[in-house]
Amino acid sequence: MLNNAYIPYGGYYSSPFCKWMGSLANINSIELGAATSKRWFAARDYDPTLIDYLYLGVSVGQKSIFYGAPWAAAMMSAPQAPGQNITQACATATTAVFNAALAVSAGNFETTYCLLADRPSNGPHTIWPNPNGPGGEVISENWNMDNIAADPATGKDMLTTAENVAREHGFTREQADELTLRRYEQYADALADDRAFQKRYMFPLEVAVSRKETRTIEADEGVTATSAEALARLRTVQPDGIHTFGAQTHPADANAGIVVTTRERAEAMSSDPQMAVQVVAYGHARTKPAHMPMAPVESVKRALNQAGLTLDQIKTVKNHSPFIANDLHLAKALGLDAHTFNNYGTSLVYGHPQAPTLARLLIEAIEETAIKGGGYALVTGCAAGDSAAALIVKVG
Ligand SMILES: CC(=O)SCCNC(=O)CCNC(=O)[C@H](O)C(C)(C)COP(=O)(O)OP(=O)(O)OC[C@H]1O[C@@H](n2cnc3c(N)ncnc32)[C@H](O)[C@@H]1OP(=O)(O)O
Repeated sequence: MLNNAYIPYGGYYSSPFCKWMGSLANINSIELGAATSKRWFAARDYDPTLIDYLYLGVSVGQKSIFYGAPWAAAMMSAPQAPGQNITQACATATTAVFNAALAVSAGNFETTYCLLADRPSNGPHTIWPNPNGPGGEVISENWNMDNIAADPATGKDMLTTAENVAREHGFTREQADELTLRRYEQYADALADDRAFQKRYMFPLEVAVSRKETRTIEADEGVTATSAEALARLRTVQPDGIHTFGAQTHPADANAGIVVTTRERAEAMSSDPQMAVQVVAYGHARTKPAHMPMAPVESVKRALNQAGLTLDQIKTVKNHSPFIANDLHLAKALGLDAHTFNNYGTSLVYGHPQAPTLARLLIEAIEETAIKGGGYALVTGCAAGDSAAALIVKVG
């Protein structure tokens, strides 16, 4: 039961998302995440020794991940904090916040910290020993591309799961491009007035260029400028599909952090003590094989059921959109107007670093709901294995 788990208002950040193989491509994501969180704690005047427990969300192996959460805590000047790694593909952040909320509600810990830090760039190339292979031939695995290319349970790649959903529901190329363009317009709203919306939560990265020079990254990198004409010109990736490269996400590198604590501690850590953010409910579900973009619907129903809420009571909806079919399906299945959710952009536009993706969407949901004067916010997103997780928070 999630009866006493709160996120301090402002007790979170997301770094800019940087398109993969770019500015963050050569930096260990756990080290960069811990260093960024340490700077952010200092900027917020938070004492890292308050952290009782750290959840490290990371889906792509990094050097020394074996030491994961306690190592990250030590690098953040929180050497007292034990912790655990959470790896649930794109549902890593929702699952980390849920586990933190459970632990705080159960009274195990008072102040937990979810650090989501991932780097699809330069993912590991694993060699698995195979003494029975012909001539001792090894088994090898490229963590990113091999897993995007095939779910070991179904043999299907991720794009195929999206095209399966598009075909089953009769979604067209025109619908795909039209909604993709709308997502870019929504993202433009987050850039308006010198990025006023993003500046509510985005914390810059500092990246060492050399021993003597450090570069500050303030804003997302690698977002492709687009237009209706540019989208219409692109070829679909599969000949009979609806998704071009414009209608799907790109891998990105990033980190994000979210404090989950008691009501009393959240009030003390909040930048607006009137604005409570309560973690209310979580749902995790799976859909039929090779139809991943359909999974969020059942996860949403489970979260609503846990919360005792109906969809019309939700003020803000966010759906991780690796493919535009995800948003087309969520809208159709739940009777939502696809143009009115995912305001201020989504992973389709700003990229997908996996563990931090749903953290950023959750943070943006909290900020959007605060702008609307408070209410319930729902965040969902599909994940590898035809699964999805959803989280509901109450703002204000
Ligand atoms: C649970 C989950 O989340 S599942 C999701 C897992 N992730 C994925 O499946 C990722 C899917 N996407 C991909 O893997 C990547 O798109 C890749 C790796 C296949 C391709 O990446 P890249 O080669 O870097 O593609 P890139 O972003 O450059 O786009 C290809 C082309 O489309 C163009 N393009 C991309 N987006 C747009 C757009 N919105 N408007 C116009 N043109 C665009 C690019 O300009 C580029 O054109 P060019 O070849 O003339 O330079």
